[in-house]
Amino acid sequence: MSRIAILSPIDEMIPVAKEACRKTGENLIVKKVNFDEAASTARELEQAGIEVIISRGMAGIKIIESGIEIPVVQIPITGYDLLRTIMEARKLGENIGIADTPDILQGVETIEKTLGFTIEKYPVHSLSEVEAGVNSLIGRNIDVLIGKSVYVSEVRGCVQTVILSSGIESLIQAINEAKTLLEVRRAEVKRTKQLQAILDFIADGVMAVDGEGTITVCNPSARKILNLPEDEVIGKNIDHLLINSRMKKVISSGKEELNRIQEENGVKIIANRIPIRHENKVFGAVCTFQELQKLQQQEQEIRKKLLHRGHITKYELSNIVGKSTSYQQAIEKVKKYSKVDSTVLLTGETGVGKEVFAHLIHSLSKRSEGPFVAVNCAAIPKNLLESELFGYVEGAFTGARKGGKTGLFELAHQGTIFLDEIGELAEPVQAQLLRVLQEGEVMRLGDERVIPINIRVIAASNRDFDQMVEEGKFRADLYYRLNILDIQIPPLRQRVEDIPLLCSHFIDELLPNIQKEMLKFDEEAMEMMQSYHWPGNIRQLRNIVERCMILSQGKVIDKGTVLMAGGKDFVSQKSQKSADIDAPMENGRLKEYEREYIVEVLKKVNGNKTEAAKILGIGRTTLWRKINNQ
Ligand SMILES: Nc1ncnc2c1ncn2[C@@H]1O[C@H](COP(=O)(O)OP(=O)(O)OP(=O)(O)O)[C@@H](O)[C@H]1O
Repeated sequence: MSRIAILSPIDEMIPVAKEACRKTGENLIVKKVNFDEAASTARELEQAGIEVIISRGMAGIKIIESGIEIPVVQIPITGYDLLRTIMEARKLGENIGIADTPDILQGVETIEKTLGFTIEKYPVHSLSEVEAGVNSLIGRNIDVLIGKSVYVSEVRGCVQTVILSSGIESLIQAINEAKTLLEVRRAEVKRTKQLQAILDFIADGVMAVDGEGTITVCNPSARKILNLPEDEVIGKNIDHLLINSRMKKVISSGKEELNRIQEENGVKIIANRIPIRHENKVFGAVCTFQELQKLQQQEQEIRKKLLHRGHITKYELSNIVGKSTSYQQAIEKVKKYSKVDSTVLLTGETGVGKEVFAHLIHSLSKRSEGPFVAVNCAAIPKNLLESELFGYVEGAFTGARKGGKTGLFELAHQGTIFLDEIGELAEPVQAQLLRVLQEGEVMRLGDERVIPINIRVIAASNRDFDQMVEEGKFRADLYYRLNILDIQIPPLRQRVEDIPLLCSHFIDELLPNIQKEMLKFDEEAMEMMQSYHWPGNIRQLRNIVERCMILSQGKVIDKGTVLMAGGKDFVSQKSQKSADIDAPMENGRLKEYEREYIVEVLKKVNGNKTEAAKILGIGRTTLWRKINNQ
């Protein structure tokens, strides 16, 4: 069905319109309408799916004024139409008068000059002036009145009349214009639908206002994020709806506002606002925004996926070995402290399991689903630590990565950050850490924005804080802020009863990699293990157990294997302990153990003496001497 309709108030125009359709090859709806029903007929056609209406003169004006939404094309009166009508009138009488709109009268003036006679003219601006115009012309003794059908109907009978109407060319012109409009309209509808689909689909809230702040666009996400009622947004002034919209500010300043964090209707959002310009004039503004909490959750998910390896807990209560009272007391503290969110300070010698405790606190806490970020403050170069912890924005310093970098504090959002070797922090970083703990927000290097974060801090150190504070090397206020809850992990030498348990735990753990049958320490060997002072604590114990497992000949790990595995530290400890008793024999046996150990190590490194000396912790000359029994 055709989407264009021609509505004519003049009977005579119907056949002309039909002929124009035939000539253009269009099968349009052609209808005769009275002036009074022009608007209602047009509306009915609009509802029936007509997309463009072609009409004439006052009927066309009435349709446009009725508020119809589809476009209306007015059939023009061309110069040719005027000439044809004047010639027709001239056949009826000498004195011709015309009452019409000023643009038509201008056309008449041009024709008068060509024809060589004058025509009485009366300009009409609206329907109400028609009667006065016609009367004025009659008063000037005209023989023939030219006018549009509505004017002419006023005087039929008084003077002769000729209706000024459009010819076929004008109709063809109108049909072509209507066809172009139809195409433009369809392209526009398509674009609008596309835009609508985008606005309906995107998760970001989008709102736009005109120059006065009246809301013209508000997508479903915007309504959802800000809890706005569905029907009461469009057409409202934004300031009546939102207290902090800042849209008028953007319109008046003409300046964009990007990444602004604010609260609106009780919801924290991050918003971008830009002015809408046309021909250097600002005529509105558009704002896109996201809910901060959601954004952070999404970031969290991505971070988890990207950084899975480093940011999850590895330990649970079930893999923790230690039955001694002092150790169990520490574990009890872990269980209690994991129930709250306060900062914990873990102290203890190297290798006692401070990181293990931090993992445990996290995995037992309500943050266990969030990330666990472990940072060894001593392992990161001092000049990089600040940017690693707090992140930076693009261009913050020479060499800053494009796009900036997320700091470790941000990465730990909703989870726990474990700051190992906290005693190594430089003073400026200490000050910043204090701010994070007090305010719950970080600021990337080179940035002015603060980023709210929700983290739990667990710090650890094997240094004496009281002394560091006293010497001014560690801020007292930071120390007190960190040390809200404290756990001291006892060194291994103070809980020797845990050593057998730990040994069999590590044997079970390491056996699959070593490909040997079940192994265990014999009594003498275990005694030796328990009498050692373990400066490297559990970490060192695990290493020695592994070495013993590799070096042992049969299913049992004996004293000799322990000595071999322990290397010179064990040997010197043993020799010191046994210096008084049975010295010559013990020294001879020790030398033997030492040689066996050296041979074993050499085998492992395929005879490479430099490598063996490195593993044994002695120089190449000493190694040569020992091999040659000197
Ligand atoms: N109770 C335990 N049961 C089993 N293994 C443990 C236990 N405690 C610690 N370990 C193991 O001991 C090693 C050292 O632990 P961890 O790294 O936690 O010590 P640390 O005190 O943080 O050391 P450092 O001070 O050098 O950073 C790790 O391999 C860990 O798996």
